[in-house]
Amino acid sequence: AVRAGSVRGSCPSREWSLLIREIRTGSAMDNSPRYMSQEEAQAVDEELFNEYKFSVDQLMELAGLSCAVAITKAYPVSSFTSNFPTVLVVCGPGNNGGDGLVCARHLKLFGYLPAIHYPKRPNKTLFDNLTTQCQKMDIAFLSEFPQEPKLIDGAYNLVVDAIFGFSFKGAVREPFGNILSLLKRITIPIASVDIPSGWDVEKGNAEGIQPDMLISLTAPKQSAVHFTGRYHFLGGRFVPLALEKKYKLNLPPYPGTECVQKLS
Ligand SMILES: NC(=O)C1=CN([C@@H]2O[C@H](COP(=O)(O)OP(=O)(O)OC[C@H]3O[C@@H](n4cnc5c(N)ncnc54)[C@H](OP(=O)(O)O)[C@@H]3O)[C@@H](O)[C@H]2O)[C@@H](O)CC1
Ligand SMILES: [K+]
Repeated sequence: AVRAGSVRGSCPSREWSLLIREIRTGSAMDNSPRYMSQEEAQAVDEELFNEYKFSVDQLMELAGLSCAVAITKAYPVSSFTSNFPTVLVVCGPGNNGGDGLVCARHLKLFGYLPAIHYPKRPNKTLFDNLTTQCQKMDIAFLSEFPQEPKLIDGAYNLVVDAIFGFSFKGAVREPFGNILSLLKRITIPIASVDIPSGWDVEKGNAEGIQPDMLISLTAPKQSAVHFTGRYHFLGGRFVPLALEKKYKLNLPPYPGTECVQKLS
């Protein structure tokens, strides 16, 4: 954000008050996106589907691809020390989990060796189809979650956290409590899809997992201010300009034809 004091000297008074208003409304002229509340994230979600008539499949495909591209930029296969570029993708019971299935499929096409743990599945055609697509590409599904952190560290180079997104609420229900407590004890990096799972969407969670990467989809949520990892990417390049303006998302322009951009 532009520090108020920094422009006083060079700014005629009218523009000065405009700038203050812009900073207050979060539509500051600088290039950092505004961080959304949980309510706004759900409202944008609704509007994309109900007003703009996007289908869940369409946005999930773009979101999952964004995640796979961001991961490939931050953790190229060549950066892995082990012989096999294995990645463990943990999928939750909602659309965040769906993003994880799409991400796993694209990572496979990008030359990684993903394995998926998908303990709770919605009884919906979309998720059955996403699962079949992965199975048909020889992506392994782990029926049990490894109960030893060092087993995860030894078998994988990266964990993709696609457990919960912006609809997470309240105390974590099993089997995700067990999974998140194990993820807190591994040493390999975690890349979180949209929200670090187990974090309050707005307040974060100092006791929760601390991912090395966060891919914020559509726009960052308020909990992202508590993210301290090395890579914060923005993905989900599908927001119509009118919607961006309505919610004052102030999204930085994506470079060229990129589907992601690094925020920090
Ligand atoms: N909108 C967009 O632009 C796009 C959105 N996209 C993606 O969708 C995500 C939002 O998806 P979402 O709404 O399905 O919710 P999500 O966060 O996956 O979790 C809901 C599930 O978790 C469960 N659950 C909740 N709390 C729990 C707890 N404490 N303990 C245990 N379980 C708990 C809850 O169960 P329930 O409470 O219903 O029993 C429900 O099954 C968003 O973050 C982004 O990744 C992209 O695909 C495309 C573009
Ligand atoms: K997540």
